[in-house]
Amino acid sequence: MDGVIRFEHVTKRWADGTTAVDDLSFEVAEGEIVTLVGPSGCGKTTTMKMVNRLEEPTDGRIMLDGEDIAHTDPVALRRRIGYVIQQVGLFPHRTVLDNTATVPHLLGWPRKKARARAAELLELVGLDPAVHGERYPDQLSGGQRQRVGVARALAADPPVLLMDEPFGAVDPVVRERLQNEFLRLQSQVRKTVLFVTHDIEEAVRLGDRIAVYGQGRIEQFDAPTAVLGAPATPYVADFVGADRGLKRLSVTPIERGDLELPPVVHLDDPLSSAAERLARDGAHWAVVLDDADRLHGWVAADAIAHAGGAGTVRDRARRMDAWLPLGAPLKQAFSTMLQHDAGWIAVLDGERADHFLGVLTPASLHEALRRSIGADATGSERADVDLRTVSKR
Ligand SMILES: Nc1ncnc2c1ncn2[C@@H]1O[C@H](COP(=O)(O)OP(=O)(O)OP(=O)(O)O)[C@@H](O)[C@H]1O
Repeated sequence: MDGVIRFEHVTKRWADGTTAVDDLSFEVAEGEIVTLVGPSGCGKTTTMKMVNRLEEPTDGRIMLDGEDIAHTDPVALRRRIGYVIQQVGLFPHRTVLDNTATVPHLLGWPRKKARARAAELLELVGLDPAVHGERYPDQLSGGQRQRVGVARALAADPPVLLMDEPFGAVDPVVRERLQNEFLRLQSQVRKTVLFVTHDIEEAVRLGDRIAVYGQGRIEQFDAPTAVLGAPATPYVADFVGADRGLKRLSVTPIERGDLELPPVVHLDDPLSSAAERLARDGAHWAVVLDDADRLHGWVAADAIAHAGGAGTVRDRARRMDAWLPLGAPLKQAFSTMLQHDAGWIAVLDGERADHFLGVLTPASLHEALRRSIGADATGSERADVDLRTVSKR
């Protein structure tokens, strides 16, 4: 349980009597990203600073790997915890490589080893040590400086990362890129991460679970799909926004059970057998694969009927080779359908990109969204619209 953080009834009151954090209890599991999200001044940063003992709780305790951190040496504690903040805090007169090697230096690593580690980390965050390593911080873009901040926090390989609005100071495009890079990085390094943001989009994108803060309290602590799909209180519903259904599209992955299985025919099949195949299923169209079982496109029942039984599927098939891997977000499926003006999108095995698994249609997409919040289990009503798959000609 390397890096498990547990808050047990933690309260923080300031000298003036105001309460920043009130009776907070939650846990961050090993290798998990928990995002703390809420409006300005609700106590997110204070929560985070208590983990590396920049602030001390007034009441309650915080456990790291089962040990009460109040009884640990703060300096030793901070070695186990990487810290990334918005004002990256790089030393302006040190090169990027030396900045990245700060903690290994402090830990007394030999210079060569510290620099080698720093170079490795710069590479990991997408900077070329040969190009950027000898530059000074003001010779980097804002996004590049944030990457150095992340690299520096990871230098001593701490099991825990605290990140306080680390991507807050860059423009939306760079921000999205940094978020993607961070997720890719996390899939490699698997840190236990507490991540503060006031941006709900960022919170749902990055968090395995999200803590939505009201004033000093957690209003809801749950997976992004649950927070968006079933907000626990009117406050949370208001905070996540009226477009939470749309936001949910980006955090719900396509699962095998979501897929529809239209008839499948091959390019070299005679049209007569394709017609039989469609008639058997009462289907209006079929997916067409080539002889190596790769996606080619589709063929419509009436196009086959027009051919009068002669020829092969190849003569009547239409190209539609856009596809998505299993596990891609529903939003991508929806957006691809729109982009191709199509009523369906093929889903292929992510591991073996040529293996056809099934299709998503607007109707199955809707079902997938309902599945993601267990809507059937909670018995919530559905608006029963019959969304027929549209085959464009
Ligand atoms: N050292 C301090 N002394 C007194 N009050 C403080 C101190 N630090 C923070 N506060 C107050 O505690 C409350 C919580 O602050 P905190 O920084 O945790 O909020 P936050 O949710 O991180 O906000 P933001 O998103 O604006 O950073 C605020 O009302 C703040 O003014």
